[in-house]
Amino acid sequence: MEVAATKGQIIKGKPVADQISENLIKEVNELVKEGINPKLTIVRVGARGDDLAYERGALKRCQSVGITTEVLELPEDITQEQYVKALEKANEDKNVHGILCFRPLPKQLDEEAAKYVIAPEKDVDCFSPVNAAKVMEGDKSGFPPCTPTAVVEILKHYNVDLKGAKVTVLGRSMVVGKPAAMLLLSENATVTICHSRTKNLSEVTSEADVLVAAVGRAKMVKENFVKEGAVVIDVGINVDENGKLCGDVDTDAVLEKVSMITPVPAGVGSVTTSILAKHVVKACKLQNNK
Ligand SMILES: NC(=O)C1=CN([C@@H]2O[C@H](COP(=O)(O)OP(=O)(O)OC[C@H]3O[C@@H](n4cnc5c(N)ncnc54)[C@H](OP(=O)(O)O)[C@@H]3O)[C@@H](O)[C@H]2O)C=CC1
Ligand SMILES: Nc1nc(=O)c2c([nH]1)NC[C@@H]1CN(c3ccc(C(=O)N[C@@H](CCC(=O)O)C(=O)O)cc3)C=[N+]21
Repeated sequence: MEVAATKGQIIKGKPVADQISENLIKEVNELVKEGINPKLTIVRVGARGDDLAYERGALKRCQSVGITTEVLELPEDITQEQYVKALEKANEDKNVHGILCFRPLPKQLDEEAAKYVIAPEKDVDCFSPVNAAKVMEGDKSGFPPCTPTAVVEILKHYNVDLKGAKVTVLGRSMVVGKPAAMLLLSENATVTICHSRTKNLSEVTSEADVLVAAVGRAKMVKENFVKEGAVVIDVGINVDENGKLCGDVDTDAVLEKVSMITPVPAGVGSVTTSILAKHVVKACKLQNNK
């Protein structure tokens, strides 16, 4: 008798994001009553597709919970000196509580130098080495990056047991891959990190109980990259040939093999923006001794 193929469950970000937003609305209301208006400044250089997607999502989310926003749109060919000046101005502005710098930066800018400029107490997405060090140390007092935090929140929300699980992170950037591995390690997962030099990539990833894909290559993760029954978190935000958003995972190709998978859009991205809003409120409270 032929057994009908069961499809994996598409696990959306919305229920996770909604829960976070619900609490934030109350917290923001309390602050506004006291005359404090939490504010986020976004620093964008040029107009990358994934940055614009984040910006749209972040502005919508902040608006929905009552956080004020401002976008500094800087030209693609901006100099290091001008970029640093823009950051310093946001650092000094008492009305700004959180600063988000989109990354990666264009080539002429020195990210390694710029990361020392952002004020750690306003650094809501872990650009500053001060916050990055706290992630390494498992110190919860700083601001871990929003997307890796979102990945862990989604896994917890859908009751994925991370303790001792084989978790593989595909990608090692400081925005997603490396800190995601650290946060997952804090959850007692057994973590493997893959990158562009990993040998026999699909063999390594197909051993994972949980696969987190953050490579920035549209639909790169195919059926042979995943283990039967694996949980897949698709972090990628890519713009395909038709101008539509798509992830790093070829969802149609893996759906019958996996147990759960996040969609793109409406997956990790929507939770990322709610963590960002949470961090802005946390920064605002700390700066007002609340
Ligand atoms: N949903 C969300 O909330 C967010 C989504 N994103 C998206 O996630 C994706 C990744 O972002 P980000 O980490 O900033 O990207 P980066 O380009 O900074 O890093 C990509 C990583 O993937 C690795 N990689 C690239 N190509 C391959 C390959 N063919 N095989 C194996 N590894 C490879 C790179 O390896 P190496 O280090 O060796 O070069 C690198 O570590 C993007 O699509 C981005 O838009 C990012 C942030 C938030
Ligand atoms: N320092 C830094 N940190 C980042 O986390 C970072 C970055 N730079 N640069 C760009 C990428 C991309 N990224 C997205 C986050 C949320 C959505 C998001 O909210 N997406 C909605 C759709 C939004 C829309 O299209 O309107 C969704 O997936 O449902 C998208 C993209 C974060 N990134």
